[in-house]
Amino acid sequence: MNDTAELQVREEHPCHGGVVRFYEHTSRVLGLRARFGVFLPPAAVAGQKVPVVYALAGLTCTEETFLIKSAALAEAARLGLAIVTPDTSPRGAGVEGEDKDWDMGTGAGFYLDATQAPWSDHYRMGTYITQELPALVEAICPLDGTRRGITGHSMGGHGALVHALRAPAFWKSVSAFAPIVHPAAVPWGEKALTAYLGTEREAWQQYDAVCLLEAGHTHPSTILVDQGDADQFLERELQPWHLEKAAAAAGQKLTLRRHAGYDHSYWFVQSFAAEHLRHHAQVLGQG
Ligand SMILES: N[C@@H](CCC(=O)N[C@@H](CSC=O)C(=O)NCC(=O)O)C(=O)O
Repeated sequence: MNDTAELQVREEHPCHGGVVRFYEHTSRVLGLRARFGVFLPPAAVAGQKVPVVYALAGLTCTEETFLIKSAALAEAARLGLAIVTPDTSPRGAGVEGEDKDWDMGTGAGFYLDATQAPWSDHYRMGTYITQELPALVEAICPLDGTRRGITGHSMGGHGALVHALRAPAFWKSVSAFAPIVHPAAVPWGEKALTAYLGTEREAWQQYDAVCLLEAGHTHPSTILVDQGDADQFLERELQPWHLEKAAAAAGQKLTLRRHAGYDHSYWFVQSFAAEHLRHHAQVLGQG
């Protein structure tokens, strides 16, 4: 059920013949007010139902980051693709310490449903991005829910890989920029998953792309991943070789491209964002 109660359009801007909108609503899943962004291409503004790519941002980001910094909207307009951008965590949950570190809590929800108090009351970004947000935004905007893809950067790439592998019929296309592929094995993930999910590491596997592949989860389309080799988080937090190995063992089609000299920033993301949208458009049968 989508709930348009208390839905507010905070901003609206014409953009590349389409429109960018930032919304705020009362999320039943998060139990808080939540914000998200939408880019509608010209065809959608004209009333045509269009395919949609959900773009998940990384640590410290908001619903604005990808839309503003990916420089992808001209290509989205050309392809006739809508883009939806959730926030990266609940805000104002009142959890002690949630604003202390940038890699856990506010801006660091890891797109999962926390099971451990005090996080479990509001840190439910997994259900939010897979159920509540699609039901709402695909009811209020001309979006074709049968042609839905997911992408993301860093922690957002983790979210895109995990949720596409968990629900390949829901997310028809998937890509990622410098994703955290094996959070169960790297410091960022160990810190957040311990807090959100507890110390029983079996509970972490449902939110770890490498573990999901090792457990036999695959996606019918090719997963596109881009990674800079000058990425400051590459060795410690990202470790794409684990994804390469697990995908090969699982028979998962993966295009993993490494780029000399590129770092972790949105200057890297925007360098390859148009190609990612073309990848989604091809899989979704658009453009
Ligand atoms: N504040 C941190 C840097 C945090 C950072 O680099 N965040 C990345 C995502 S990291 C994994 O999800 C990001 O997307 N930042 C937003 C941006 O506009 O670049 C520090 O001080 O190192």
